[in-house]
Amino acid sequence: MSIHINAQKGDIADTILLPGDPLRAKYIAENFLEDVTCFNEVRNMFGYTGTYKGKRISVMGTGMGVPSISIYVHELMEEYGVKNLIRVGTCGAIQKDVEVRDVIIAQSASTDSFQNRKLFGNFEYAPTSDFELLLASYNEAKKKGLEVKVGNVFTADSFYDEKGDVEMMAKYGVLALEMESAALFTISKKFDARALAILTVSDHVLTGEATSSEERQTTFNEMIEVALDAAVPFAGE
Ligand SMILES: O=P(O)(O)O[C@H]1O[C@H](CO)[C@@H](O)[C@H]1O
Ligand SMILES: O=c1cc[nH]c(=O)[nH]1
Repeated sequence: MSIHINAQKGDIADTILLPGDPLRAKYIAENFLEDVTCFNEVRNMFGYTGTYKGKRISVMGTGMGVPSISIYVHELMEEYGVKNLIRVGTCGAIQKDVEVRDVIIAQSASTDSFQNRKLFGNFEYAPTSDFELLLASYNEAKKKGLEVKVGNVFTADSFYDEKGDVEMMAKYGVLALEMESAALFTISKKFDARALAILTVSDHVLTGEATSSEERQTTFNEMIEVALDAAVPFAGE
């Protein structure tokens, strides 16, 4: 049992999918996993373990933002020995050629998070995803005929950004905005674990276009299948 997760050691698989929204974790458990048990209800941050194609896989919400995901992934790795962590989230596109409903695989995550500044001081650390998980998910997407974009995303501390640095980030090739991946990548390296983020574009920051909740669900399902099929070879390693 850890401070924020009410599970026993062994209740959580070594491989986990991490949506921001705990109800999305419930949706994934109910629609994609078999033989499911719920391992966490503390703060309604639901976590489940089940099987997918015969492999034991968990799914748990992380909440929104760097402080929230940092608490959960730290405890998942330190207390429960989780080794493969795949964030499955939504993001806002900031490039003209990235469209609503596109799926993005995050190779790296720039950030304005003070957490990383505090850690690295004057050095600019580059939070990077695990190459083998990235390659596996890219290949799974291709196999399913799904076009994905791979690149740098921006993990913002603010959802409502009054300063508006979006144009500068877009100029330097950042694909989209979200709020957790930089922390996931940074903390996972410390624990020698693999981490990746696969993101569905839910809205376009430049044009204001947004998906309906029904559309989000369909695209989201494709992203989940990519994440689960990419995770299978790593699960129970
Ligand atoms: O859909 P999730 O995974 O929560 O991700 C995105 O959505 C939230 C903001 O609405 C932030 O958590 C952001 O990273
Ligand atoms: O963090 C997020 C998620 C979706 N769209 C945004 O603009 N930001």
